[in-house]
Amino acid sequence: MKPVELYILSGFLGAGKTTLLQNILSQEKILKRKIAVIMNELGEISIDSNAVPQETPLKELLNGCVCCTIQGQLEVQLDNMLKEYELDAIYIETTGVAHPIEVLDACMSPLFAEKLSVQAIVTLIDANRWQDRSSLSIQLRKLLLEQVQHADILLLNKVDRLSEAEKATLVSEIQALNKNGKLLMTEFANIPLSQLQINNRIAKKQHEQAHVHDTLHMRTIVHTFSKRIDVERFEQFLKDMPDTIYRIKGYISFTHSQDNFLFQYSYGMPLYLKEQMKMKNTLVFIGENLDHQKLRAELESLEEQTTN
Ligand SMILES: Nc1nc2c(ncn2[C@@H]2O[C@H](COP(=O)(O)OP(=O)(O)OP(=O)(O)O)[C@@H](O)[C@H]2O)c(=O)[nH]1
Repeated sequence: MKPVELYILSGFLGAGKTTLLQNILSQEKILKRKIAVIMNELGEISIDSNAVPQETPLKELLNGCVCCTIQGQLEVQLDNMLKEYELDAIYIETTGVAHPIEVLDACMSPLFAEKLSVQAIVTLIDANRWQDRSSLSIQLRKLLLEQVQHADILLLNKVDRLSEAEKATLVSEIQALNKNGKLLMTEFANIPLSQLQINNRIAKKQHEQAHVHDTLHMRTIVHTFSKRIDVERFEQFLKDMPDTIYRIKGYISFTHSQDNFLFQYSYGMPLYLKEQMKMKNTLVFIGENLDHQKLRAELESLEEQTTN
């Protein structure tokens, strides 16, 4: 079955995420695609849920940020949605203080990562907020930069309030921080849906399928081993792999043991925990500028080098 497209809508508080979501949903309705939405809000009460039409499946994750305190809830809700509905796409509206990579991480559970196809991290930038960023605390400024740096698509929003000269300055500042991202200027986050679908345009050409993920800045690769792996070779693979792989998680089993392990790797630190349940040996990799084909070939060669 075709994987469900996943879009992460990121951007600082008030940047225009809900406005963008409304624009997207009205365009998706015309295309008659089956869409679901996950909305995350920091507070106890959902303010923006009225923006989603009643017929669209909506899960609200309140009272915390999916990138940290309520990561597990996002996993559960995504899993439920994938089981409950036959969808074309899921849009996640993050809180204004979410780190896009952490949200991506929270979405990519090894239990269902193969059923999802991450299409884009879309970051909205509030033009005035960007101009005033020096008034923010260091932490918030860092967050604002991260939201820009890790986006596949950057929408410089609220440009109705800018002069032509200001627009030019902001565009060059943002492009300097994220050279690969596609930058568009918007008013009320108004863009044609086709501008968000980076992968679809390429996926149409079947022979270019292998390169689909190459257009994404932050990439995820899902690999399922068909057999047990030699632990020493796996550890050597971890040592040799590029340091742009930030995160690996999933399940793995080794030739030296009958056990199945939950494997976590985060910024250089591997962790193995015995898993009681029998799980499929699927690992999810999250990293930047990864050579998809090379990584895949290395993982396959780990299997070839294993004798049982
Ligand atoms: N002038 C102007 N206002 C805009 C534009 N885009 C959005 N707004 C307004 O900005 C306010 C915030 O927009 P939202 O879409 O709610 O922003 P958000 O990112 O979802 O906000 P949070 O959920 O609080 O993080 C609303 O009043 C919008 O109408 C724009 O391009 N120009």
